[in-house]
Parts: sequence; structure tokens; C-alpha cells
Amino acid sequence: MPTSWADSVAAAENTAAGSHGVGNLSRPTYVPPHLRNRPTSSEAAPPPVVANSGPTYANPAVGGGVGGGVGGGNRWAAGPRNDFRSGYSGSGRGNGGWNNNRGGWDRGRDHREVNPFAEDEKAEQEFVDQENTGINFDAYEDIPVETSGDNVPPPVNTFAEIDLGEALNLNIKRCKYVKPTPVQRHAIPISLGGRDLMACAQTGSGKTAAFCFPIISGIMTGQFGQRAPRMPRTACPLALILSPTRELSCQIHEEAKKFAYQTGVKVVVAYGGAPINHQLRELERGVDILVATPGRLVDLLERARVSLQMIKYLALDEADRMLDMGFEPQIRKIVQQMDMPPPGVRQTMLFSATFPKEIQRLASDFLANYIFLAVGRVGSSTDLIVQRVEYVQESDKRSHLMDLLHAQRANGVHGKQALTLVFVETKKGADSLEYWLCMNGFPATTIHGDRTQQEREQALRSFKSGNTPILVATDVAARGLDIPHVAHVVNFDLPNDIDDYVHRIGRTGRAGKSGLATAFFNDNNSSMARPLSDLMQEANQEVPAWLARYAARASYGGGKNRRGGGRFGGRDFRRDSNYNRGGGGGGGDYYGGGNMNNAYGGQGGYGGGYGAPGGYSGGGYGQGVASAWD
Ligand SMILES: Nc1ncnc2c1ncn2[C@@H]1O[C@H](COP(=O)(O)OP(=O)(O)OP(=O)(O)O)[C@@H](O)[C@H]1O
Repeated sequence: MPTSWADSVAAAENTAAGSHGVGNLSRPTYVPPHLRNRPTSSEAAPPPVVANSGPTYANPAVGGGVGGGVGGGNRWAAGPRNDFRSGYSGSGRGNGGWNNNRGGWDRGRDHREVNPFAEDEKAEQEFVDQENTGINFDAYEDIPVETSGDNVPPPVNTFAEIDLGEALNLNIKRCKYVKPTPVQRHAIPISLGGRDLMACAQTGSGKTAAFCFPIISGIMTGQFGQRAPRMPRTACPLALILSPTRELSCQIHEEAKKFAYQTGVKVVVAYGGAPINHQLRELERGVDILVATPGRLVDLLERARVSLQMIKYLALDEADRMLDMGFEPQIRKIVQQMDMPPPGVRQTMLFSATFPKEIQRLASDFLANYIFLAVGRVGSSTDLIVQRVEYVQESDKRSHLMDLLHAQRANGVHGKQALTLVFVETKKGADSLEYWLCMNGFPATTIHGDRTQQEREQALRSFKSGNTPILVATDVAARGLDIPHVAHVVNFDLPNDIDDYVHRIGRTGRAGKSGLATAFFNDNNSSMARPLSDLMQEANQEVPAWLARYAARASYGGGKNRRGGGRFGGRDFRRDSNYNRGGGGGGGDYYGGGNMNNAYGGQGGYGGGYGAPGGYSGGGYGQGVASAWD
């Protein structure tokens, strides 16, 4: 039975006083998060709540970082070099700690929770003059929303309407979130209602908070009634958030730590390429929410250092990517073949900006009686991104890029260039373009799978701070990364899959801001002509006449990357007429109809789907793509 946050705090006080025995620290018993962090008479009061930075808190970038001496930025002498002043601000390597010092698994009694908001203001200040537009969430107000499933909980209009708890509400304020984005309006009540969810919403529209808030709130209030098993070196998180790349996992961890600040909910990250010992130590200190990449998690499970038997919440970010051919076996192993509770016992949330129907079908194995939510058109980009396509021969790409960068440099403020993210096909291509840019006086760095994790993180930091304003990347940076001031995404090499294009251009135009995306197109990309032209039309972009001609030719030839052929999950696959004829693997009893409306719940005239239902073409989910990922 759901209880309010206030009720559970009162109950917690009674329980804490009664059964746990405040001073009983010798035997590590599990203390639920909602009972932690509460000062007792014998303990000093917790540090005062300080919004943003303050001298009281340790700065994670300063304490014991590994950043110094790691040459992760541009490596070529001719270009300006990175500076290393930022140190390592990534997760877990600072000298931070946790102020849960009353039992549980926590053996580190001296650890205090680092203020995760401290770095934000500093970073924001550096860019304050460069900002082109303010946050414009009004741009999302009349966005079409489609939900389907049984008894869909109604959306909310404000955070105040939801009982997320005082501490979480305070953190929402610290994040300067004034009102929920459309995906948050719909997804949060659904998840708080205990329902499984498959949610599709445009890039940069706030999906991270949409799955983090209900998890944190649920853990704060949860009376899960089950004790952690006695396995001294095995961490038993209550929630698992999986994402496809190390950098994205780090980012989710940083975000989740802000949302969970002073709530008593502990968030830990585990990802490959970084020393496992540090992650093991963090896990030993206790974990409520584990954010992880699949490879490192499998390692931890096989070493029996993590058990999933207490999992109440499972969230897959970039869920379609997590379930495509590259990751599916690992995800099945984690979710179905270890000790995680089954669907219906745990609560499962899948989020992405793209959801091909075949992947939806696969994903339904992981869900029970779920609600499908589409905010905006599935697989579309936001209208806030101005998309341009230019015909550029391979041999002319570099000089063309230089023209774009020169134009941008002219628009820079105080000698600082706007951030530009350049996507290329291969790791070699990334290194070679970085070298060429640096030689020509454009400070650039790279991120791709052949660089060490330290180099990758340093490159990202240097780019984010504006010290190296050009980042040349493979698809490893295509999804999820939230870099606030990316003004321009250049598809130097177009991807082979339109979904990848959607994610790549989504690195700009985030959180209601505008952005620019330029793609270089030539004969090698003819299979992309049709989907690109369709996508641009749907986003109200100007489609060049030459591209329309290419697209028309591709239609004749029946190019495989076509939107009309069902490549895109335009809506819930359960609504396809052939789903109930056996193909859907479960009959019609868990689809209870759907409704479409705008973000405020009013009826809208959104036409929905992308053409006739059809099979998944396989598109670009081939082996070549997987190499760029963790
Ligand atoms: N309610 C809100 N008000 C203001 N800003 C918000 C709100 N919710 C999220 N944001 C900000 O919007 C930005 C984008 O959010 P987020 O990274 O969660 O997007 P996303 O939908 O997951 O994108 P992607 O599909 O690329 O992964 C972040 O900087 C986040 O802090």
C-alpha cells in the first residue's frame, strides 16, 4: 500500500528508535535508505543544506583526482593544448564519501556526501557570455503525446502535484527545474504508480530525470519488507540503471547523485576501462542505485561482488541500443539468467528517443503489463535543431569543414569558439581528422574506442569546458551525452542508420535550446537519402531539391533504410494489426487501448504512425556499429 513520504519518515523514526538500536554498529545490519542520514542525539548534526557551492564541502575535482598527467586532449603540437586544471571530476574517484554512518554496509564512517552541485555554477559561469538562447520549454508544450496500455495514470503539470518528498523537491530546485518536461509529466506518475513503462521521447527532453525521480522517491519511501542477504562482500542494490557507454553511465551517475543529494539514497557507478578496485570499494560502502555498463556489471556479477536479488527497479537508458544485436545477449544474461526478480516483481522502465518495432517486440519480454508512452514522434528529432544537408565529395570534406569552422569562429564570443561536435565513421578517421584540424590551428580532441578511458574522459572534459572546442567522435558519443553548449553537430561521415543520425544531432538543441546540425552527403550515402529527407520534412526542415531527387530514386529502388517500411516504431507495436494474430508473443490481453493527446492531456489531432506495420529491416544494426561501443 503506498504511503506518503511524511508517513514513512514518521514510521522510520519509530522503527529506528525501536528495532535497530541506534548505537549498534558492531554488527552490520541493513538499514533502509529512508532510515539513514537521520542524526541521533549522540551524533553531530549533518552538514547544513547549502545550495550550490560552498566552502563546507569537499570538491571532488580536487581530492585525489587522477586527471593530472593524463594527456587526453588534442595531442598535436601545432594546436593549443588542453589544460589540466579541471582534474578528475568523474564519478567516484574524488575523495567524496557518504554520510550514512549508521550501520548498513557502510564501513567508512568518515565519509561525507560531496555537494554535487558545486561544479555546476563554475562551469555555467565560463559559458555565460556564449549562450545563444535561454531554456525554452514552451517549445515542447503542444507536443503530441501518445500512451497505450491499461489504466494509464493521468499526467501532472507541476512537480508540486507529485509527492516526491521534501529532499528530492529541494534538489529539483537546486537543479533549477521549474516545471516538468512533457516526458516527465507523463512518465513520473506512471512509474510512481508502480507500472512498467516503455517510453520514447525526443533527445534532450529530460528522460534521465523521468526515470531517476521515481526510483529515488520509491527507495526513500519504500517499505520493501525484505532484508538484504548476509553476504558481506556482495552489494545488493535496490535499483539498476544500465546504459550503453561508460561516459553515459558516468553522466547518469552525476545526475542521479544531484537528485539523491541528502535523501539517504546512495548511487554508485561501475563501468569498464576504469580500475575495478575503486568501484569495489564504493560498492562495499553500500549502494541503493547502481548505474552500470553491461560488461563491467557482468564481471561484478561473476565475481559475486554484486547480487541483483534485491532489485526493485530496473531502468534501461537508450533501451533500443541495449537490446539490439550488440548488447542483447549481455542484457539477457543480466536480467534473465542471474538472480534478478522477474517482471511483475521488479518494476522495469525502458527509455530512448528511438524504438524500432522489432526492438519493442524484444523489449516486451522484460516488461509486465506495461504502458507505452511516446512524446513527439518516435524516432524523430526535435524541431529546435536546424538541419542542413550539403552535397560534399569525400575529397572536399576537410576544406568544407574548415569553412564551417571559420564561419563559426567569426561568431565566437571573447575569442572563444562555440562547441562543435564532428562525427566520423571510424576511429582512425577520428584521429586523422583531429591531427589535421590541430595542424590547421583548430583546437580539437577525439573520443573513440581506441583511446584509454582516461583519455576519453579528459577529452570530454576539455571539450565541455570549452578549452578544446572541437570534438571529433565516433558513435561512442552519439547517444545520451548532455553537453550543454554544443552549438553545432557536423555529420562529417553520415551514419548508415537514421536512428543513429537522430541521436547524433540530438547532442545539440537540448533542454529547449536551439542548435544546428550539418550533414555532408554524397553518393556513398544514397541509402540515407529517403529516411533523411523524410525525417527533415517531419521536423519542418527545408529539404534541398537535390536530396528530394535522391530520395525519389531510392524509393524506386526500395532502399532498406526506409521509414515507410516499418523501420521506425511510430507507436506501440502492440497496436499493429498483426500483433494479436500471434506475432506479438502474448496475445492481446495486455494492451488495453490507447489515447493520444497533447502534453497537457487535451485531445490532439496527431496522426501517429509511420506507414504500414512491417518487419524490422535490420537497418544499420550491423556489426560495424557495435565496434564503437562498450
Ligand atoms: N524539468 C526540467 N527543467 C529544466 N531542465 C531540465 C528538466 N529536465 C531535464 N532538464 C535538463 O535537460 C537536459 C537534457 O536532459 P536529459 O539528458 O535527461 O535528456 P534525454 O531526454 O535523456 O536526452 P537523450 O535522448 O539525448 O539521452 C539536461 O541538461 C537536464 O538537466
